[in-house]
Amino acid sequence: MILARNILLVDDEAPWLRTLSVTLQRLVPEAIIDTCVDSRQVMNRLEATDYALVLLDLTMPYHSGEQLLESIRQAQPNTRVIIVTGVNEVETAVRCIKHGAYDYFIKTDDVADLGRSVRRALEVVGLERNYKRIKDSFLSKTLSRPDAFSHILTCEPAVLDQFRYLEAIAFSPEPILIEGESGSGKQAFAQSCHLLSAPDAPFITINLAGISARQFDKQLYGELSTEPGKSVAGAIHKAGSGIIYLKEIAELPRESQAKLVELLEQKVYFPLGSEQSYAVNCRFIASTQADLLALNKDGKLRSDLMYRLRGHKLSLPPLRERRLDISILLNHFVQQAANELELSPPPVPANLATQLQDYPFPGNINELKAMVLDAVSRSSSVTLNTAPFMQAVNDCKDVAAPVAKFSFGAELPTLAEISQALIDEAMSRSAQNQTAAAQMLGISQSALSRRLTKDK
Ligand SMILES: Nc1ncnc2c1ncn2[C@@H]1O[C@H](COP(=O)(O)OP(=O)(O)OP(=O)(O)O)[C@@H](O)[C@H]1O
Repeated sequence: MILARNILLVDDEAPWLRTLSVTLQRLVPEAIIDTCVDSRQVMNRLEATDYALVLLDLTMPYHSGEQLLESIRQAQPNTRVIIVTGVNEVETAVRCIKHGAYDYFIKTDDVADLGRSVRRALEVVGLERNYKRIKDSFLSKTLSRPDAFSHILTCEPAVLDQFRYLEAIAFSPEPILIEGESGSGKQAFAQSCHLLSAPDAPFITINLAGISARQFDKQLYGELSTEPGKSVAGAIHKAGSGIIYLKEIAELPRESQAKLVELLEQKVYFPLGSEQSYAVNCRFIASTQADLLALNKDGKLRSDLMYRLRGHKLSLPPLRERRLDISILLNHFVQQAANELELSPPPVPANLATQLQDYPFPGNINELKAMVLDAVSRSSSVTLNTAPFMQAVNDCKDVAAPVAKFSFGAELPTLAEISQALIDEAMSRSAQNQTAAAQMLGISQSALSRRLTKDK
């Protein structure tokens, strides 16, 4: 939940201001509350501090609440105003709402209702501010913090766009989802977000591949035990105001999904074995290789979790769609591998990147990195050993080549049955297009047509 915090309470009765301030602080503990007893100072106070919300009395000396409402809406249109007054008149209330008041309360109204309205107004202002920051940042063509991306090498426009988007949303309290094939750089982007938003706080990874609901709950929420030394601190506690990276979110057991949604919404959690709630201060980044929409359709992923996670979504293209990057990544990983192996970096053959242009890199950047490490470890200092690359390219060609093998059971089908099955398959694959089906079967369209008519 996004909450702007600063509230100004305006009323000429100092004791009432004190009471209201204490009550509101109890109802909305995150709020930062200031008070003002002199209506003449309100506009100056608003200029000096960025208030999200003003609670305004109507009957005051010097400037009436209605006059102030108009001035505030003109000068600070992003600040919301709630009227809290002793005047119980429907016409006044209607007039105030018409002139832009967010809500209207009588001092004798239930204070819990006022608390709820204040919270809603703060959320609205918070969402507006968040949206504006994201828009401004995304529209600007330059990065303000390029250093946060220095470990991600790329010259592909699609990836550079993701840098700007991540920079724009890095401070949003909503979770971030990073989609991409294995080894496409999801964790590297999560680390950039950490560098941008909370570099001094921890970054904790929880890998959800094959995890049970109980293991997940224990790792995330921790467990309180009455036995000494048996309590376990959870990742939320350890992360503080840092980041928790939920790797492979699609594998989260269904039993744990509803609880995670509640945590993301309420921003509180209960450690296992505890009735007491604790505040969540960290941010969540989730990654997935799987198609969440398809999992949702199959009933494996709750809709509320999916929509909650997809609020901010980055999609990383696979390496086969980032051909421009192959050459820089090759050189970078050669240098990195040589450092690791304490060798001097062997020169990369000029045509190697071109030879890899059609290779699909199913393991993406991880695969390229591993190939380079293998190649460097087999190289002399004169040139890079290209055998691991060529091996992968050739293996891929072998797999792609058609395999002309059929397997039959103990009893062979007749020639007529086989040819009928082939024709049916070709017609089905070509969506009943005779020309395309004939091409697949290696016969003329008229020959196919004759066979089809004969069958009727
Ligand atoms: N653009 C890049 N430039 C340099 N190194 C990169 C780049 N992208 C990723 N890497 C490196 O490639 C490796 C794989 O990246 P990463 O672990 O972020 O991928 P991933 O998508 O999270 O993988 P997986 O889904 O398998 O966990 C890491 O060592 C990472 O540092």
